[in-house]
Amino acid sequence: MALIEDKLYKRIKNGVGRAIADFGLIEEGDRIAVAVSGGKDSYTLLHILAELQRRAPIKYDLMAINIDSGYPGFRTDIIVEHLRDHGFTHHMEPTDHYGIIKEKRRPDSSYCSICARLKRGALYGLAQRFNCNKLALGHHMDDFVETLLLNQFFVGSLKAMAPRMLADNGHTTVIRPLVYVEERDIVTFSRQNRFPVVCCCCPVCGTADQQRKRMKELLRHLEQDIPHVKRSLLRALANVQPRHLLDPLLCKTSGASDSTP
Ligand SMILES: Nc1ncnc2c1ncn2[C@@H]1O[C@H](COP(=O)(O)OP(=O)(O)OP(=O)(O)O)[C@@H](O)[C@H]1O
Repeated sequence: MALIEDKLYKRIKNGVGRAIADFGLIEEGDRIAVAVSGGKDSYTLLHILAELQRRAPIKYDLMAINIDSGYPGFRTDIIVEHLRDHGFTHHMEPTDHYGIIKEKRRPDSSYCSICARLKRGALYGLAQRFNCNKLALGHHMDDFVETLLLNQFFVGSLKAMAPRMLADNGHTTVIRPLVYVEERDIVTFSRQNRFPVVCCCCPVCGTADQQRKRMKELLRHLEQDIPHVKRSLLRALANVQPRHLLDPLLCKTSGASDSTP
């Protein structure tokens, strides 16, 4: 079952290739655990990394890893069938995150943030267990830009996500090779290739993260007037002018003296 190799495929593949080159995401001898949730983003990531692997001048290994958080109805069997059909080495990890969240969550704490924290810890653990030095996540351009806006609007901080970052465990390098790929391209690519997308089946699925939905909506509106707004926001993250910011630490190191707009 080969991927449909059209213009869209080439655009996604080139975007991933560019990110790998710009941020040094993949190196000779890497063992990369690709975190596959059963969603469109991580299926796309896995398939594109496998395509690049076939043509790359360097050698690296890939394996798909999945965390089953234990939400009733989560169809790991569908994901496994797809991974098997395409010949991917894989491991599905059953956990009782659902039980832990039910027991430990305080009424005022966010369901998604606890779930994500447990999942992230389990993914790092699995990457180490399978001797993988890198963990690839399926965050794409929209995730980066929305996170940038969320942090500015609701946290008061100028930050997004790192395309490459050493995790707190000191062993695993997290990489995000879809940083230059737009979500709308992934949606179409995933449909074209009939990736068997499964729901995570958590109790708040589809209703959570209203603030992120607002950022998506805002960007959609802005795009009508400024078609390249997302690309421009992403470029801004790679073009920081410390002398024109207000962070006292940056002001000291950049020698800024004039704060007039
Ligand atoms: N249960 C899981 N098992 C393995 N990896 C996961 C799991 N949940 C999330 N991930 C990884 O974390 C990334 C971001 O997760 P998030 O929950 O934001 O999903 P998403 O943006 O809907 O992506 P996807 O379409 O891949 O589900 C995913 O793309 C995937 O790489």
